[in-house]
Amino acid sequence: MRIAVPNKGRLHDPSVDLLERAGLHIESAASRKLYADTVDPEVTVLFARAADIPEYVWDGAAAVGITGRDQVVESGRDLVELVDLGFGRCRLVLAAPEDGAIEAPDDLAGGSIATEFPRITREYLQEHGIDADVVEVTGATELTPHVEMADAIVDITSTGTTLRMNRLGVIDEVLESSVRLYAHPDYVDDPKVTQLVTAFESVLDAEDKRYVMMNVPSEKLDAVREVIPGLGGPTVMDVAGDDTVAVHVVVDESDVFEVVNDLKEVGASGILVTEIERLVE
Ligand SMILES: Nc1ncnc2c1ncn2[C@@H]1O[C@H](COP(=O)(O)OP(=O)(O)OP(=O)(O)O)[C@@H](O)[C@H]1O
Ligand SMILES: O=P(O)(O)OC[C@H]1O[C@H](OP(=O)(O)OP(=O)(O)O)[C@H](O)[C@@H]1O
Ligand SMILES: [Mg+2]
Repeated sequence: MRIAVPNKGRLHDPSVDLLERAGLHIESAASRKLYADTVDPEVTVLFARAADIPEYVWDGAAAVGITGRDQVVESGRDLVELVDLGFGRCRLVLAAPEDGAIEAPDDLAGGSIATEFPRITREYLQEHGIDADVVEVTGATELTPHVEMADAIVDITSTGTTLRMNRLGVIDEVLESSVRLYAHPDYVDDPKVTQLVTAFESVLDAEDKRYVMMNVPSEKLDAVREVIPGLGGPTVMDVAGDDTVAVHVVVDESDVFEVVNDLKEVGASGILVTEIERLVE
C-alpha cells in the first residue's frame, strides 16, 4: 500500500512525526527522495505536494493520503475522509481591505476576487448568488487588493497575522480545514488501510492521556481506587515481600494535577507520570 505524504511545507514534519509515532518508521528517506520504505514491507511512503495529494489518491497512485481538507475540497475529488489528524487547522476566509468599499459578500457583485482556491471560491459565489470574477494566483494573495488586481481575496488564515499585516479584514468564512487522512473509495475497506487508521487513532487517543504508576500500602488501596477516574479501572500488582501494591492507571491529562494531589493525600507514594505513545482499545 502506498501512502501519499506532503514532501515539504508546513505539513511535512507533523505528518512524518505522526507516522513515526504510529510505529510506521520511515527507512532510508534521503531528502528529495520521492519514495521511502517503512518498517512494514507492505507500506511505501510517496512524497508529493500537499495540493497534488488528492490527485495522487484519486488516480490510485496512492491508496491513502495525508493533506488539508482545503486541498481535497479544491480538487473536487470524492475522496473518503478517514481520520482528522488535528494539525494544520486553518480557515479559508473571504477578506477585503479594512475601511474599503467591501463590507459584506454582496458588495463584491461586479468585482473580483484573487485566490489560490478558484473552485471553492466559484462555488461560494454561486451559492451566494454573487456575480464576480475569480483571479487565480499561486501565492502572496494578500498583496493583490493593494495593487488593484482584485477587490477581495479568499485565502487561508490561522493566527490572523498575515491578514493584519496587510490591513485586510475578514468578511466571511468560506471553509474550515485541518489535515486528515483520505482514502480512495476503493481502498476504504483494505485491511492495511484499516490498520493504518487504528494506528493513527491510537496515537491521537494517547495524546491527551497519561500513565500514572504508584506504590500503595494494601490497606489504602480502596481509598486510592476512589480517587482515580481510571480507564477501565487500575491494574494492581503485588510487590513481593511487602504489604504494598503497585498501581498503574491511565488518566486524562487534564485530570493529572488533581489526581496526583489526591493520590498523595490518601497514601500513595513513588508516583510516576509518563506520556503514552499509543493507546489501542
Ligand atoms: N497558516 C496556516 N496555518 C495552518 N495551516 C495552514 C496554514 N497555511 C496552510 N495551511 C495548511 O497547509 C496546507 C499546505 O500549505 P503550505 O503552505 O504548507 O504548503 P505549500 O504551499 O505546499 O508549501 P510552501 O508554502 O512552503 O510552498 C494548506 O493547504 C492548509 O491545509
Ligand atoms: O493567519 P496566519 O497565521 O498569518 O497564516 C496565514 C498565512 O499562512 C499561509 O502562508 P504560508 O506561510 O504557507 O506562505 P505561502 O504563501 O508562501 O504559502 C497562508 O497562505 C497565509 O498567507
Ligand atoms: Mg503556503
